[in-house]
Amino acid sequence: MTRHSLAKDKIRVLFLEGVHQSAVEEFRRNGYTQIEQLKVALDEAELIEKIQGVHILGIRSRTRITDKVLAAANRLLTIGCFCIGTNQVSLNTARKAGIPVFNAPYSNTRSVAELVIGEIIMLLRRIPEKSRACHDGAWDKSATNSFELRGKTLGLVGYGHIGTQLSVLAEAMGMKVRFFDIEKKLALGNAQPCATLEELLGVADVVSLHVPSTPQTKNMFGAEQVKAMKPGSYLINASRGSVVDIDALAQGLKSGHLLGAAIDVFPKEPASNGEEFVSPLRGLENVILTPHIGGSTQEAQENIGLEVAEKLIKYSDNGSTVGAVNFVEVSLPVKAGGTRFLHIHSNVPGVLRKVNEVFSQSELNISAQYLQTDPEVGFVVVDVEGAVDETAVLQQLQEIDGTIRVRFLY
Ligand SMILES: NC(=O)c1ccc[n+]([C@@H]2O[C@H](COP(=O)([O-])OP(=O)(O)OC[C@H]3O[C@@H](n4cnc5c(N)ncnc54)[C@H](O)[C@@H]3O)[C@@H](O)[C@H]2O)c1
Ligand SMILES: O=C(O)[C@H](O)COP(=O)(O)O
Repeated sequence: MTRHSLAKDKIRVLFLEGVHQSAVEEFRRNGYTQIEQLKVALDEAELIEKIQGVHILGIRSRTRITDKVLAAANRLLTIGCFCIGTNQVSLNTARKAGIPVFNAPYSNTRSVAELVIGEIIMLLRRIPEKSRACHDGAWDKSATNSFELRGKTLGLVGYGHIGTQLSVLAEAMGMKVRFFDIEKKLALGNAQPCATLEELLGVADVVSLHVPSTPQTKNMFGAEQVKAMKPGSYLINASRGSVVDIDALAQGLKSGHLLGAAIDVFPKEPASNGEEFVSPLRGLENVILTPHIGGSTQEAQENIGLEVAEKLIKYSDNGSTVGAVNFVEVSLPVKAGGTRFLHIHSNVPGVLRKVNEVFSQSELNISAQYLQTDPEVGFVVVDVEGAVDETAVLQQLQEIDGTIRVRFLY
């Protein structure tokens, strides 16, 4: 069995926001014992305190990993986002601090797509208000403003993992599909691209948003876009709360221009269950409001737990950064025997030469070397053979100008 420099029972793992048990089990299976689980997200001040001494941090979409949190993280090796979105992490700062961030880009996409299909049917049949009326003892049988989805046009904004799955499901149910994406995308089935968002808004009966949170998508859907939607159409947002100007949407619904909406994500979401949810959409007719549960199914959470845990463990045990969203990707074989060092440095000329000098001056034979760089950060993994004075090598590597962090792995 490989002897790791830092014994696994010394590596502290902290999971926030109810990360699924599958992640905990995967860590335990791999020999990690110091695992703390919290159900809640922590705010910046709480996290600054809690992160001291933590080596591996697991979060979901609610915990903000700010520059201040990263500055306080005195032992942090890596972060796992047990979700798709990574906009909650200050990725650039983490990268420059030599902290790879991993996520699960696929595991909950089907859950979101299924929810949206269900919502389209519910909205087109005005089920939210009919159900509410029945619960209140009213009997309001009417076909007014109730429609089949067959033959209607679904407009997808963002044709990535979720958008494309929706495309296939919606077509199977008889919808026409149009999409708008800033990247050129392969159209599945009979789906047709739109050249602009405006074009899409002019033809879609239901618009569903599936873009990431970026500076470009911030408030990309405001009063102008609501107005450009077809009269009597519907808006669905299960992407990020920053994408839609919620006041403009409320106005569009109150005026009757839109016949309904299903919103899962909000500009301001309660930090924990139990905190009041405040939104101008509350109480509006034919509006489905859900508490950011697009990806919250048992299947998705279990798969995400496993997927992200595997990536974190691979990095911690082996140095592999495959799947990192903010870091150069290095895929590494697990070596039986030998010694492995990781050196993360500023990408300036001469660092690699100095790294190699450390090994040659110590008369150590380098059996393999893996290097990847981005314009600012370089990551080199060095496998050496023979008897090694790890402490001396580590110290010399640390002294090289431009070194961000060094690890002796095993
Ligand atoms: N509600 C939830 O619980 C939940 C669950 C999973 C994902 N999400 C959100 O959904 C988003 C989409 O997920 P995905 O897996 O489909 O991501 P993805 O990266 O596979 O696809 C996003 C697509 O949006 C496109 N895009 C980016 N900026 C755009 C713009 N300005 N205009 C048009 N298109 C643009 C990209 O080119 C890409 O094709 C995630 O980033 C995440 O924030 C929410
Ligand atoms: O980014 C995501 O995958 C979704 O927003 C889901 O996030 P959650 O795990 O916090 O529900």
